[in-house]
Amino acid sequence: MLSLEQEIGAWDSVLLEPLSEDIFISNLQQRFKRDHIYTYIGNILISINPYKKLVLYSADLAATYAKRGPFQLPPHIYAIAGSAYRWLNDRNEDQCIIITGESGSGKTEAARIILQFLVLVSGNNSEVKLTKDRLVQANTLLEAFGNAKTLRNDNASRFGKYLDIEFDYKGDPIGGHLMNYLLDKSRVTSLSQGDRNFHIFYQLLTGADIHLLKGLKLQRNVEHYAILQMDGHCPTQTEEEDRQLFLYTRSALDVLGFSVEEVVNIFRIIAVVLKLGNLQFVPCNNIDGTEGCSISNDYELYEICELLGAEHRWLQRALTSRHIDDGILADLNAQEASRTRDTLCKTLYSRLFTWLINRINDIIKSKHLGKRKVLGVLDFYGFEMFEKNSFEQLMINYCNEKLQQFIISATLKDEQEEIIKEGLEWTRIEYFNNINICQLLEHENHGILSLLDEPHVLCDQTYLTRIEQCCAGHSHCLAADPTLPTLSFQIRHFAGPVTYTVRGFIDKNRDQLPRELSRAMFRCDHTLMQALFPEGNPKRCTLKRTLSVSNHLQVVLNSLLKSLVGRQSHYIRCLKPNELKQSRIFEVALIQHQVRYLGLISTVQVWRTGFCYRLSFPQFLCRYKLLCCNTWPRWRGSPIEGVSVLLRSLPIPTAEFTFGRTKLFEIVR
Ligand SMILES: Nc1ncnc2c1ncn2[C@@H]1O[C@H](COP(=O)(O)OP(=O)(O)OP(=O)(O)O)[C@@H](O)[C@H]1O
Repeated sequence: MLSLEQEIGAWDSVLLEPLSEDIFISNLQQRFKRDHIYTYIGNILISINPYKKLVLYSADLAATYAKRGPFQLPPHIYAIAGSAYRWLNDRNEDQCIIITGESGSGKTEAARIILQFLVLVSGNNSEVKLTKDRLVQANTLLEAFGNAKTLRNDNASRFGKYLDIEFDYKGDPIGGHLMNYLLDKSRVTSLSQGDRNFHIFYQLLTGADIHLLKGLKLQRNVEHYAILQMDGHCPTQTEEEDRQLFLYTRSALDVLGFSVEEVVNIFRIIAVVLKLGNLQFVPCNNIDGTEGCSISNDYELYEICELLGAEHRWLQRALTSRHIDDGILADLNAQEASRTRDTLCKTLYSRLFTWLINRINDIIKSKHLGKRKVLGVLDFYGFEMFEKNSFEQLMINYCNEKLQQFIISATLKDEQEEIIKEGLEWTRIEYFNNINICQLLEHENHGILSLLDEPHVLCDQTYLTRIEQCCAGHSHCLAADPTLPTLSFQIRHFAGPVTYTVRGFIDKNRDQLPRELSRAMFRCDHTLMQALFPEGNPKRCTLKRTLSVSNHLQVVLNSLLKSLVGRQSHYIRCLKPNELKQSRIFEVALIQHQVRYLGLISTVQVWRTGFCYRLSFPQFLCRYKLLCCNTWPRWRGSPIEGVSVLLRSLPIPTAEFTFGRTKLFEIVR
């Protein structure tokens, strides 16, 4: 693998001559056919999902890549991780690795390999080893609770993840911090064709021993649970796999130090979600002639109450009635009660997930007081475009637009602007900038996301009308158009047009749990409930307004991206070779689509004509002054003169570098 002779095509697309989209793709294809899934564009790594296990990852190889510079060995994800790790240690600068790509393109696997690399190349004393074990096991736990099988990917992450790993001065991991974004909680109660619910449900039902199942009042039969069925059909992975994965999840909980009580409490909530999903409401007439409903399988509710330590009448009332005005209680009809039940299932699950992340953060938090350096890995779920797209897709695609904008700025826009600012000769390279789409979405007054929070926008139809009024003329928005399905608008995203149906947008954005349910949950005798439903505390001041989902997402995402600006970033662009999850098929059209919307050819062009390395004159001098007796130990003139003197004394051809106004640039070839 490390033999250069065996390398196929060009390692680095920057070296392709001549450059065209066809040649770029054919180079990727040639390499992919021989299992060379990694190729560079300068310092950006392209990774194509091989859909099979390759012998590309080992402790020896990690050690080799850790010691050598990125271009001394064939392209590899270890090289990117190694660069980030070296910069972190040698330059004492915080780093981040940003992994992007469509669902199933290999992002989560890439993040896992990076973590594995850092585990392999860092120290091994008992404390460091424990930290590393915990970081790895945190991943296992997140996959169990946050991943699910979808049509595109058997282990799709259904949340966005950013992991900051903290290192001490020796380069050993001392802790970490996880941020999660947008858990796809709608999946808890509604599954698309071919999809499964979150892995943990199946793992628990197939893997738990009989005593645990009995204690949780569950049956070992996935088909018994409504939320695991899609149109009556229950898609199953192999039972053996789920059983095995349950053992890993259990062991991860142990390694992370969850107490026995905590573990039981977690599983109780999972059991409650499964059983709540089975509750059936049947219509009945009240004495006053209004329509109400009752629960036909009340025994399930009794068992749920036992698991939660809840009073039956409280929970039953919370599920079947609603306060409409102070003191007036109205009965819900069967349909409304079913919706309330689903809301409770989703909220319970997503709050449990957030609680888990917070608990993991407590556990992996660094206890060291000294200075620390940070290496972050961002693995966000990819752009989504389905037959039917709803609020969740809009949120996910908004995040993808923002990430694309971040990467464009760093690799195409800022790069070119810096060269021009430095007074170097440059012919502008055109690229598609998605800034207009970001503005269409988040414009303060009439952005598609801002309109969701307008005070008078109280229903989905009004929301659509506002989009039609404010955004219909935008070049990336199609609204009030006869070709669109009812209640729909379209956004032309950087990765393609997506038609969204606004049904349910307003409720999903508000994401409010009926007060009765919060109160009923808060009153439970289950230790976690008060932490999960603090707003149910009758003593709590209710004046504080919570942010809507879209508003909250904008705040946290912008703050994350802002914090990444100050870091040295490394990019991994994951590509999917086919939709069939086949290891041999390289669908040129599919790759071409990804290459185009990611702007990869423009990126190669910028790298080809641009500069691979640069340092400000003072930085260059500081780093290399010891190589020349005229600059060592101190240069007293101007930094630019010092750099000239230093370079003249070294055997470097003058054609290999050029002087900007404030920096020295190394020329690519
Ligand atoms: N480097 C790799 N080597 C072997 N198999 C891989 C590799 N990368 C991905 N795969 C396979 O492809 C599957 C999908 O990859 P992964 O889950 O990482 O995709 P993803 O981009 O994170 O998708 P999503 O956004 O849906 O979570 C993996 O479960 C694994 O089987």
